[in-house]
Amino acid sequence: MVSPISSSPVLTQDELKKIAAYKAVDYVESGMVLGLGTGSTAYYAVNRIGELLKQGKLTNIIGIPTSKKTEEQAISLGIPLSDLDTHPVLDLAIDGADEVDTYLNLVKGRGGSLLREKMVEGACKKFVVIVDESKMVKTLGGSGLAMPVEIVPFCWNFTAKRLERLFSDAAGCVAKLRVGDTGKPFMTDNMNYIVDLYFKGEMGDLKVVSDEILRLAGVVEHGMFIDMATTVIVAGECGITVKNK
Ligand SMILES: O=C[C@H](O)[C@H](O)[C@H](O)COP(=O)(O)O
Repeated sequence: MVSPISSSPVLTQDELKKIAAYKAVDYVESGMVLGLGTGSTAYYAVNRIGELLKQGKLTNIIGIPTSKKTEEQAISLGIPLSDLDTHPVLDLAIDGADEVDTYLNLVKGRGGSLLREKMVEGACKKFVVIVDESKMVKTLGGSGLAMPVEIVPFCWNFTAKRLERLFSDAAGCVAKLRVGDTGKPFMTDNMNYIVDLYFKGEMGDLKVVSDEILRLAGVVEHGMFIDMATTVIVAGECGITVKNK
């Protein structure tokens, strides 16, 4: 069901992200252990949680950040933090996504944080994903944009070529090493590299593709989040849509 947002004519993508994020924070209750996502959409949710804590409308929250950047943001907002060693089961995580398909499978990691996100969000009882409508796709990888894979730096080119070869019979893909602002390889929080896969066609069975990628030595994790989201909140020009698994 679509709930109307407002009568204002055109909302920016950032405004839509904020609307989805605020809606997701309605799911947060005092006393929860929360997974704090990463990216420009999750940023709004983390800010809102900090604001509600400050106002005393939320109490006893413990946050588990999914990146160093989110950790810094949470510390600046005074959100108490912990980790998966101390809190192996989380009540709820809120995070953005780069793509969401019709079955609520996701592509994540275009901002570089997929490994910690997958660890934290895989340990949550509920995982609420927040997106603006531009992220909705029919099939993952179908947007022609990157599907990130975190790999170890050792002989990265060898691993990138093996990733390309995995798809040479079916979809076909080009693997590109992600480069940071300095012109050097982008480094994840875990001191790994990212190879972005650009598919020429549909990936096929996501679980099969996932297993094949993870079987390659040198691969740490990929950005497909299959069967993980329990709720997706989509903010669009016509309103908010909440999709539940
Ligand atoms: O690595 C980044 C994360 O997976 C983000 O959650 C994802 O890229 C979506 O980011 P944004 O909300 O900025 O579009």
